[in-house]
Amino acid sequence: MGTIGELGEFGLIGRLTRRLPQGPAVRLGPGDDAAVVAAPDGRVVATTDLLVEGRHFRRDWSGPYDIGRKAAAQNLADVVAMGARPTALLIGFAAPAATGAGWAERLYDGFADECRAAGASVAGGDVVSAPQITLAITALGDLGGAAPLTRSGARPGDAVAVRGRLGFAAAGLALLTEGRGRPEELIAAHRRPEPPYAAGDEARGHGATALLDVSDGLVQDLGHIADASGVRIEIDSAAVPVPEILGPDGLRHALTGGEDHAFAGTFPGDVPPSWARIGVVAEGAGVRVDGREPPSGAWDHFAF
Ligand SMILES: Nc1ncnc2c1ncn2[C@@H]1O[C@H](COP(=O)(O)OP(=O)(O)O)[C@@H](O)[C@H]1O
Ligand SMILES: Cc1ncc(C[n+]2csc(CCOP(=O)(O)OP(=O)(O)O)c2C)c(N)n1
Ligand SMILES: [Mg+2]
Ligand SMILES: [Mg+2]
Ligand SMILES: [Mg+2]
Repeated sequence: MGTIGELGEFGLIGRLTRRLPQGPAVRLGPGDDAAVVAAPDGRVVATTDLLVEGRHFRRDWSGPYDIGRKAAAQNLADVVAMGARPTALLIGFAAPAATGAGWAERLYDGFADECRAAGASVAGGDVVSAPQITLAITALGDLGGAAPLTRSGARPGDAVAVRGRLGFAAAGLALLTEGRGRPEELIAAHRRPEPPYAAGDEARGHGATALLDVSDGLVQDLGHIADASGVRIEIDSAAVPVPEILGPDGLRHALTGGEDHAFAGTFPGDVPPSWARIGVVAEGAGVRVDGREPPSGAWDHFAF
């Protein structure tokens, strides 16, 4: 099948875009100077995340299909975390010319399938050659006329709840770092997060006052809600879901591990079914776990 260098820029674009799903919001997709994406609400939710080989993924740990799914999921989850429905992705793809064309096609199959899971499609992108694989992805979303769910609306007395897996990707990364390949479920969670995309609608349906996706670590990310809302968040560690499979460091992984793209929100009344209530919002500042300073260790790009 050859390399992407042999295909050339426009050959590669043709090969890749052929694999992408059609989506209702993308009125004009790849092929012109820019795409046209419907924004019925008049406001567009927009977010961007970069993924860099060696930092976010390793090609000896993850295949192209999972890398594509993960890169799309990381961006689509941010749209859902605003209480919006994902509509379109724009994909910047930088790779060495010697990259296999089949590798790039599998990457795009991953983008395509994750977009299908979230109801979005790919509106366009860019390709360049570079020494290292880098994915620069922008996701757009539609609020459907509703107000965005921000980080700043939590109020004392609200319940704090999470939806989705915590600590799985971090436990999988720890295993890979130690050169271990089991449990397979944890390795798979590192390779491919499964954000529960329905969480945005569920949170909105229960009057969420704040919402975000957990990318860097539960405690650190809840800290963003605490800061933006001017409140303290108190977590009860016994209420944090820590399945047996996470092993002896399960609670630490659940509190500090990111990349599962679970959703964490605050609710003035009941929390939605299938969310776990893990704490309360109080007056004050910062995050406390069982009344104490929480463990450190969340992801910071310039600390690792
Ligand atoms: N280079 C940058 N220029 C402008 N804004 C940025 C930049 N990097 C991050 N931000 C903004 O800072 C906020 C926090 O970023 P980040 O922690 O990456 O959020 P998330 O974890 O949801 O992806 C976001 O609103 C993001 O748009
Ligand atoms: C090879 C490798 N090393 C380390 C990690 C761990 N890691 C990389 S980025 C990250 C945090 C999430 O990524 P980020 O770029 O901060 O996304 P955002 O918070 O902007 O959504 C973590 C835990 C990884 N996924 N792969
Ligand atoms: Mg980001
Ligand atoms: Mg986020
Ligand atoms: Mg981050």
